[in-house]
Amino acid sequence: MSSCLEEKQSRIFVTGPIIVGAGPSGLSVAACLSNQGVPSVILERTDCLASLWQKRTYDRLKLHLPKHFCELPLMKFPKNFPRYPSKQQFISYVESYAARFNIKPIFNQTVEKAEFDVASGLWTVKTKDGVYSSTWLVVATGENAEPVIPDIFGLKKFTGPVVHTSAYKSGSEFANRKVLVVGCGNSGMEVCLDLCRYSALPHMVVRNSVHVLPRDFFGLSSFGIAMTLLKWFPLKLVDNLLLLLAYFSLGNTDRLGLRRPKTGPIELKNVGGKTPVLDVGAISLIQSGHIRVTQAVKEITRKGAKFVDGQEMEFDSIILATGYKSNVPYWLKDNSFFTKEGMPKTPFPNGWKGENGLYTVGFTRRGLLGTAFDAVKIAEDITDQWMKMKGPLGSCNVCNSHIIHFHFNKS
Ligand SMILES: Cc1cc2nc3c(=O)[nH]c(=O)nc-3n(C[C@H](O)[C@H](O)[C@H](O)COP(=O)(O)OP(=O)(O)OC[C@H]3O[C@@H](n4cnc5c(N)ncnc54)[C@H](O)[C@@H]3O)c2cc1C
Ligand SMILES: NC(=O)C1=CN([C@@H]2O[C@H](COP(=O)(O)OP(=O)(O)OC[C@H]3O[C@@H](n4cnc5c(N)ncnc54)[C@H](OP(=O)(O)O)[C@@H]3O)[C@@H](O)[C@H]2O)C=CC1
Ligand SMILES: O=C(O)C(=O)Cc1c[nH]c2ccccc12
Repeated sequence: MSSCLEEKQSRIFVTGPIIVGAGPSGLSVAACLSNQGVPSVILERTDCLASLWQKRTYDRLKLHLPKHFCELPLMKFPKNFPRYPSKQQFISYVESYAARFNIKPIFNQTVEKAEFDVASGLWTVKTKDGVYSSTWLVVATGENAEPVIPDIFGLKKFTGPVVHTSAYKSGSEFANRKVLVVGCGNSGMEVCLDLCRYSALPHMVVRNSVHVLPRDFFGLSSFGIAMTLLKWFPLKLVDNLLLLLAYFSLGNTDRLGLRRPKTGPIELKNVGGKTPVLDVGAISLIQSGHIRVTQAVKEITRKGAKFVDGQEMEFDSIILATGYKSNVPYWLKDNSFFTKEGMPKTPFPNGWKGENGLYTVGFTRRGLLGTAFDAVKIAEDITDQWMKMKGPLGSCNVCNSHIIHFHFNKS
């Protein structure tokens, strides 16, 4: 006989917005709302804040934009942090951020389904433990919610280990191993660099064109230089200046097998979302032959890979540095605001607001800078509605009466 508790399904009415995801984006919205006295509830699938950073990134990761471009709204990084904080420093910043704004997500709550109910005008959000309802739903599950595992012919036949970069911590297990790294974005490049530090032999697959820029140029960050120039000059000119700067710093990267796209680096990031590689040392290891660049893979074999140029090589392991995707289509039902890939259809800077109280934060393809932009807009918009609904007494700074539980027996 099942217990009384098991038969009960919890229905929870949230007077403020429901935010899905306790990464930097979800926390930023909650902080901006809290600052205006508006309560919110965050539902997070894992057991920690910023789970991408805590559980799915490698040990040597550092921010690759200077810290002031990665700040969340309302709180600066500590002064003693370096220009490029380490992953651990970023996590400690996020934890202090949540503590400062008294944000306490509900953990281990994967949102399985969310839909808008026209009759009640409410969003219903289902997790394994209950059904939450609210006037507002903020999607903050991120552009990097799930790893992309490509369907490469023969991959299942490979007898050695195959890992995605989201599960890679360090090269310590790969010493003297021949490793095929599929993908040449920032993850592919940095994993190859890390593998070299542990005396492994990385071969990096480059199937397409890629922009590589030096992270720094004469003590200034390339990204910072680009942002400053963009205040005065058109995008195409700034992109050309960046390419000139890359040529001075890294030489002709085409010769290394890294062909450049026809569109410039910032334009390509803005229109297609493809992030340029910000080099932190991989290029010099390619130049010295420590990292080998290969053509596209035709097929994976039991012991290695065949390439499109006809070469065949043996490998001990394969690392898939093939990127990430959104998971919104799996759980947000009947929604025309998102593409089938789970990205807002409306481009930046207007993709933060949908219909019927739907919001998205962190889907701008502009990193944490985009997150901060969205979060401020969303909080302003919801606060306006909150004030109108509640009147001048609506705001309460210490408000924990914003969740109303109902229990009913499953019929
Ligand atoms: C390796 C790496 C390095 C990066 N470095 C930088 C950088 O230096 N600078 C920069 O600006 N950007 C960087 N980025 C971009 C990155 O997207 C942001 O740093 C940031 O993590 C985005 O925050 P987010 O909250 O939007 O998404 P995430 O950090 O991915 O957080 C989303 C949260 O939602 C939760 N979630 C997902 N699905 C569900 C569900 N169904 N139910 C409940 N919870 C769910 C996840 O568990 C996660 O905690 C990097 C990305 C990667 C992968
Ligand atoms: N230090 C930092 O701050 C770091 C930041 N990041 C960020 O994290 C995000 C994700 O980066 P990343 O993980 O590198 O993902 P990306 O999406 O940037 O890159 C994925 C790479 O995998 C390649 N690829 C995908 N499928 C295949 C396939 N079937 N065969 C061969 N190649 C394939 C892509 O090639 P193609 O272009 O041809 O599709 C591309 O080179 C980015 O925004 C990045 O900037 C990542 C690491 C470090
Ligand atoms: O690291 C990332 O994923 C980012 O999205 C940060 C970022 C935002 N805009 C850029 C332009 C060039 C290089 C990195 C970024």
